Amino acid sequence: MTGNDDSPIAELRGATKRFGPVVAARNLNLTIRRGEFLSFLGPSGCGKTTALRMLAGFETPSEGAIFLDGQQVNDLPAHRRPVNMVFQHYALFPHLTVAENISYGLRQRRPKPPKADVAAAVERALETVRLPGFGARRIWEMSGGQQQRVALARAIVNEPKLLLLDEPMAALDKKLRHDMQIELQTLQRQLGITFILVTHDQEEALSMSDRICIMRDGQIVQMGSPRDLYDRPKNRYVADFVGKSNFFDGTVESVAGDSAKMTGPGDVAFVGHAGEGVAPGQAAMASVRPEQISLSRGAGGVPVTVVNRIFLGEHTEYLVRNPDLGQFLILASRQAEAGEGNFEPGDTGYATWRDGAALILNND
Ligand SMILES: Nc1ncnc2c1ncn2[C@@H]1O[C@H](COP(=O)(O)OP(=O)(O)OP(=O)(O)O)[C@@H](O)[C@H]1O
Repeated sequence: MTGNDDSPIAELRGATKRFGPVVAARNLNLTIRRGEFLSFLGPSGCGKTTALRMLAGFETPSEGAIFLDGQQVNDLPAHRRPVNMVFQHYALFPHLTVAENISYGLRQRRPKPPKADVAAAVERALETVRLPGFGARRIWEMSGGQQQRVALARAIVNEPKLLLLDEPMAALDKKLRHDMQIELQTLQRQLGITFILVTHDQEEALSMSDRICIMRDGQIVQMGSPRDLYDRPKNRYVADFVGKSNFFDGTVESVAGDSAKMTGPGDVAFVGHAGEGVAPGQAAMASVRPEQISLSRGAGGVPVTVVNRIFLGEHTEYLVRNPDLGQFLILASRQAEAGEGNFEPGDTGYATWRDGAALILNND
């Protein structure tokens, strides 16, 4: 395999996958950069796993092409691709030791590599996943998190150029999941391998990825850095999927450059960046992030009644209600609360946001 540092490590070109009448992936076009951490994010059934399996070689595209390191690999079987995949259920062999599991792939190679080389590679992989000296253990003697790391060690031992991770943390409890997320990210930087993660957990995608590919019904909706997607979602679907937001129905009054003004219920005005396809006179949706809204006692803004309050440590989340706008969320920092004092359920106040804080989006 060849390829310099600027050339993409992998590409999907017009890749479509049909299973009978089902189109699991539709005309996917995507370039994956060398050394990046990319996530496929979307709800169940949107085609994330299918995209990953086409890269791995477990599925052949019905149309289009897959390139790895500049080579068209549509017909190259999975075991001959410079790719490894870690599954949700780690698929370890329970009757083998940790070392036997990790070295399995290496021992299948022909000509067989020398035993000492295999043992050294296994120990290096175990050190990388912070399980040094665990080689002789049986799989059932390992905790869920340790098994997950063995699966990772098995995937990195043959130094793939591309590591594909299919919801590898789904079976772990929340705390362990969080620890593993940090470990995975550190590992990725340390190894310099390109990682592609499939997840339906937006927090996981936001915290770990350099870029996120948002999918829906087998198609790519938007691709960008976590910040791009959070600040500039192209439609409601993306705004809803990435981070929390409040949505208000309305009609677009005017569009000037990339900014739009929308009038919502009760004639409340929303001004901000216009998403794709927003035009004057159209029905639209304003998205305002909870942290963009302030809650105060002084007059001015939208009058609200506090419905519920959730203490989140550094922040407090208020669910408030306005007769026209309905219920929406406000996230108040500790600092803001120090100024205004705590609001209790039943208290009244005013919600304000600055011009530009809203995103005016089409209803897709
Ligand atoms: N082997 C198959 N045969 C028939 N249909 C399939 C097959 N694999 C996937 N599909 C269908 O293709 C669509 C996309 O599936 P895919 O597994 O890629 O989604 P996903 O986004 O990974 O979902 P999940 O998060 O639930 O794993 C679904 O409608 C699924 O039922």
